[in-house]
Amino acid sequence: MSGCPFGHTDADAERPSEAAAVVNSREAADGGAASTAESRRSGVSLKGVSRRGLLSLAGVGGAGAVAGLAAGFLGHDALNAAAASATDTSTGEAVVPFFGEHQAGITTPAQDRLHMAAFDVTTEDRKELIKLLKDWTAAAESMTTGQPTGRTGAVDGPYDAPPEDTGEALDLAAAKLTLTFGFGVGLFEKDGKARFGLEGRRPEALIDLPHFPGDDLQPGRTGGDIVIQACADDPQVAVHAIRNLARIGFGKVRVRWSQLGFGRTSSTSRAQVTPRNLFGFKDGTNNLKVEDNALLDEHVWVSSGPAGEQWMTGGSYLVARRIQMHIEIWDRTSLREQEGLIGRTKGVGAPLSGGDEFSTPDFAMAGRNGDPLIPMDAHVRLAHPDQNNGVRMLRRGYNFTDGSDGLGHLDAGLFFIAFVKDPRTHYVPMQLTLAKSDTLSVEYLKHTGSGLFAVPPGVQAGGFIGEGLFA
Ligand SMILES: C=CC1=C(C)c2cc3[nH]c(cc4nc(cc5[nH]c(cc1n2)c(C)c5CCC(=O)O)C(CCC(=O)O)=C4C)c(C)c3C=C
Ligand SMILES: [Fe+2]
Repeated sequence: MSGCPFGHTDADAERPSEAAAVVNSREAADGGAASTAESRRSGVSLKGVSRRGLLSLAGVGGAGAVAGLAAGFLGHDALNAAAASATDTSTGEAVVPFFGEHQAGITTPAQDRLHMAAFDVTTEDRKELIKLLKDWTAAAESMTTGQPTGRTGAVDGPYDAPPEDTGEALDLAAAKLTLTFGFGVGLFEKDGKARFGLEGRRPEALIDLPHFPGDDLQPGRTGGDIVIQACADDPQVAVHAIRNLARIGFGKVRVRWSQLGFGRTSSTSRAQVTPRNLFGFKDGTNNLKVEDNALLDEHVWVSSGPAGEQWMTGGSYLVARRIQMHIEIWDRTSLREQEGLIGRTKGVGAPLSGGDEFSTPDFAMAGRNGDPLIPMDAHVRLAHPDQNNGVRMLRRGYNFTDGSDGLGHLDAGLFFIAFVKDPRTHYVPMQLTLAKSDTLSVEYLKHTGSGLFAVPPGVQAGGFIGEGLFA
């Protein structure tokens, strides 16, 4: 446990006034998210009416409607009414476009839920890998628009064959699903040998991450040749997406690890309210946001690189760290010490130097006893750009709880995700500093999983994920 080295002599006088601080209203933030999608997964396909659609029609128009449909009497209006009725319009209809200059799921306002999976590629056949990436592209485009995978989906295929979609998202809206793909070192080489004809194509920034002090990485939660990040406002939509991509990859890839997350721990847009992590602190206040175009170019998007790396232009690097938080110890730590460890107030999220949540921290400001109000080992001081050569990162993590650690504690924490232009400059030095000097990291955190992935640029209609790599 930390010995409370901060020496605040009169906490009440020196703490910023929580009452005076500006707190965003949740309604204001949510009100801007207009629903753009039409009814999805209606059960009424273009080719006809599915089994579930028929049941829905019975609900709308009664048995007569079903009989009428069966006799071919129902027009478009009736079909649309049935479709609207069959769709749950209560939540999460919005569709985030899959195609674009950059992959979705990076600057997309962080959704509520995560399912991330890393795969080992088991085939050694380049053509098979390309075919898989094409199949994944088609399925991703379908699912992100709220449609099932495959031509026949979950219930319209041959009765004696397994359905092309697993079906658990049939009645659910698109829920802002995004699918973001990245490539790990293992896709490029294995046991010192290049794979899939990708000699010379591994970007220099796709390093093997070094061991950091305090790392306790589990092999089953670390690495992977391909990662897929599914984010959505509905957990079942995110899980359905990963499950179907894994199903499509059967025989070519196998899941190495997967992680569920809830309660986003970052805001990535100024329209979003700042959420809280499992330590109860607002997380994401000083994050890079979608509105920060120039900063995103400087810190997140890969710009034109050396020959052989052009395929990464417009892409980014995804750092994933599964960080177990010792919440039982934290819960026995005083509020004063908690705030000192972070460097911000717990209620409002204001810097301990004063102001409101978005005030600039004054790291030089001292309290009555002459000590800095934001302690020298506070997390926000050590992670601030001023202490890190000016670098920023786009954080996009999620809370997790995965049952018990077997020793009577919750296995809970923060699944840290960050997108950076170059992990050598924008992640490794900061992680080293935190692992050595950040009392929060040293005493309350343990890194149990890790991954670094090259995230290619966005896909254009007719293209496929990472096609530049195979050109
Ligand atoms: C290597 C990078 C980082 C790791 C790992 C990390 C873990 C981690 N952070 C918190 C809680 C907070 N972090 C906050 C700010 C913050 N953290 C990082 C980087 C890492 N955090 C950065 C770059 C920043 C922003 C610093 C700045 O510019 O001011 C905050 C304050 C609110 C905010 O700005 O987001 C909190 C709270 C936990 C609990 C954690 C691991 C479990
Ligand atoms: Fe942090």
